[in-house]
Amino acid sequence: QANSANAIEEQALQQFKAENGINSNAMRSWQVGPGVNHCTAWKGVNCWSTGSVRWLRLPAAGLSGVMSMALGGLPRLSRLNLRDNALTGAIPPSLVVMTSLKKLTLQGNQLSGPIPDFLRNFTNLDELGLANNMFQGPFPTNMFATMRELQIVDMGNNRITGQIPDNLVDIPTLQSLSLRANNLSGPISPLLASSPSLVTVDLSQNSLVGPLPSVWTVSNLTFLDLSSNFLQGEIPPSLLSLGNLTLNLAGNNFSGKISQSVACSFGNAAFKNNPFLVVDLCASPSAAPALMPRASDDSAAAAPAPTKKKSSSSLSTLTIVALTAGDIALLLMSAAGFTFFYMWWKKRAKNAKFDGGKDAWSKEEKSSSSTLRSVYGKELGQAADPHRPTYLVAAPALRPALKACSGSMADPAKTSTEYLVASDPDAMGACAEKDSAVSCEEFGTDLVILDKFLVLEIEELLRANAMVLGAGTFGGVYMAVMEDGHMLAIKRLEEQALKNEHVFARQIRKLADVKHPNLLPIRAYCWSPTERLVICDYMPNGSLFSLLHGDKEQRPAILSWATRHKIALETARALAYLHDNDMVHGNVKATNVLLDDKFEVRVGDFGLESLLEAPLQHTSSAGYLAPELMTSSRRKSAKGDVYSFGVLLLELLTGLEPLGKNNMDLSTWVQEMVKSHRTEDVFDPSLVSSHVLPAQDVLELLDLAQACVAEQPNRRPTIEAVLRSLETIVPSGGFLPDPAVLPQQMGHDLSVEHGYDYGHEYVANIHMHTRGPRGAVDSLDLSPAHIHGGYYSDASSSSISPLQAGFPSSSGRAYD
Ligand SMILES: Nc1ncnc2c1ncn2[C@@H]1O[C@H](COP(=O)(O)OP(=O)(O)OP(=O)(O)O)[C@@H](O)[C@H]1O
Repeated sequence: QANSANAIEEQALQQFKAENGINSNAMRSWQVGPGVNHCTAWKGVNCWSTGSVRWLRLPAAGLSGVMSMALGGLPRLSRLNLRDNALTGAIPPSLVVMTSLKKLTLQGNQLSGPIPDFLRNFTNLDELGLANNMFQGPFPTNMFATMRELQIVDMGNNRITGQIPDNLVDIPTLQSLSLRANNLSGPISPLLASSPSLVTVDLSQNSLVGPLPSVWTVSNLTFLDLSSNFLQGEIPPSLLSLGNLTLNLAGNNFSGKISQSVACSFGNAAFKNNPFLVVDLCASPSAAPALMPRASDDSAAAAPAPTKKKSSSSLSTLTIVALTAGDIALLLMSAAGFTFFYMWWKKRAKNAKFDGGKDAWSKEEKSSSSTLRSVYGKELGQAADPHRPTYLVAAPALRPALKACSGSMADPAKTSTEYLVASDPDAMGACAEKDSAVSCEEFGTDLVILDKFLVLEIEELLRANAMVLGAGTFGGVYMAVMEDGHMLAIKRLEEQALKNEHVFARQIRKLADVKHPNLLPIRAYCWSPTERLVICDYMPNGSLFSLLHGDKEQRPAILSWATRHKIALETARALAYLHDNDMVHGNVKATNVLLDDKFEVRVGDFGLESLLEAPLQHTSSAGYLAPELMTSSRRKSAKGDVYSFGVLLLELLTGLEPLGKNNMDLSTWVQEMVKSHRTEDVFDPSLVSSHVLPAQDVLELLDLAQACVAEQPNRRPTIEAVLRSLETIVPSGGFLPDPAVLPQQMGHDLSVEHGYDYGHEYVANIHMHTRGPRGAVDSLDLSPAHIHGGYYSDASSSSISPLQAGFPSSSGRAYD
């Protein structure tokens, strides 16, 4: 019986192909013949252990024509994803039988007609994606009353009319709601303002009216876009006091006053184009997390009036449905920033070739440009040395890994659930108890999205261009460029990764829940019996390691003293957050300090050890490892992190790698230099020209670094204390003119009160306190005396700030 049911399903699929897949390259694998099993051989098809079709996923697969009624022949379907195709017509009524459906994603087609009434039968649905089509008319009455498990509703950019139903906004699991760019009217329900689950809400570009609900208690809301409506009245203080909210109320008829502090915290643009609203504009709006327009939209924030503008295109295949300020900024990487990155990237890639990349580059790669291009299937050499700057190398291993993860490469004789039985009978037992299809779906091999704002299918990853970034303790890392240009980093965990999917899922979800602006979030993962992949955003400015030790020519321009201080500060913030939450990083090092498009730090690789079968002896790399961890069996500790962080500080100050020639470690070398009064010689030569000496703040940082690398763990400060110190160190120009050269540069109108003997004669009323034989300046006061030569115009200055304002220029007019 099962066989004949499955044969019927196969016929339904063939019919679907005949009607919608004529132009689809993706469906070329849908061949019929003896021994060909549609469950394992047909792209986008995945079956239950019974042989019934479980998933049909063909996003951006070139489908066209009126959406086929034959799909109704797949009654056990759990996931139907046909987004970003060119399907027309209505959603076929035959789909009514798909009561096991959990995800229905049809965004980005040309589907039309009313939203079908039968959708209410899909009581297990957690994701409904109908955006960017031409659906029209109101929501069917009580449609959402039965869909109580919905988490994501994305129905933007249609022609839906009527009011937003209360039984949609009060779904207890609803996290992301987008109904933007429709013709919705009526007020915003108070239920929306009190939802405990909602994280992102986009109701922009509708015709919503009335005042906002007066009390806002949406504790998890991070994104609210109500721009370009006809909302009026005062903006409730409880809304404006929500922390962490990216807000857009532009293009409405709000009235009342917005204080400067509110304008600064949400950004002036959030309140634009409200003719009756008095906004005390923020003077430095750049500091405010103003909501920015999405890539494919007309800017609601910038819209001159609340006119309805439909976006002509949707975000392409990889769509971030709701965006944090950082995500948006990533999408909208400024042209200047991008150009800079591109030039730097090219330079970095070029440099990599000369700097030891010989083995990592194939002949073909060497002769080609460094343009990103698809290199799947070509064996183009091996992964780059992780301790070298990033190489652009082909990623031959990624595609099979992804395929294994998508289930289609799995042993056709076994379904993923059978693998699970073998690897984790308990988990399977729990699954079986709850019955069947839907509750067991989680255990299949597939990409699991952990970030609610990411919509990504494994097929898109399979199509992506990819490069090897390197290989570390846990396995290889690849960069994949999606069709819309978004870049992801995919870490392929090696064999020692957890064999039990259940445990793996639990651990990785824990890691994904650790969120801090300076930690690199895990966005998705993929587990299969043979592959475990961890997916994060690719950080376009690479790692601190490649910045510091890569292109030396670029280093001074990119890594100014102030930037180094900022990197140290942000890294300490990330570590302090981990320690505060009883976590230890265990692998603090420059390759794990990544920089996003705004040069903000995202520390990666935290907690990955918890995804391994057995703890590694130690993960920290040579040079960064605290002495007590080299010998003891203790794997990692907070004090060990502080030690590694101290090494990182030294690396920032000196520009040197943690392990030098003859295996001398950096901390020992610095200690020796300081002891032998050669402190000023430890600093990165690209910061220190021959005419400057380190300023007070630089020396303070050196002291701090040395405290962190104390031999005895109990003599090291806590990371919290390190952070406090870093916060009090205000980065100056970093380095002061060397008094030894002042006479030549500044004339003879200077004298030094405290004796320096450099063999030069000069005069200046400058108080200098010195360290070391060459007199690294510890503190420096200008007396009221004049200092000429164009350096100072303020004779009464008694502050050192003019000297700290920068390096002397060659023209001798650095300060005035
Ligand atoms: N999200 C990312 N964006 C950009 N580059 C990345 C990203 N993740 C890792 N990399 C780079 O890829 C390379 C390999 O990273 P990986 O974390 O595997 O190794 P590692 O940091 O050298 O060593 P370890 O595994 O011990 O941390 C490194 O150069 C790292 O900086």
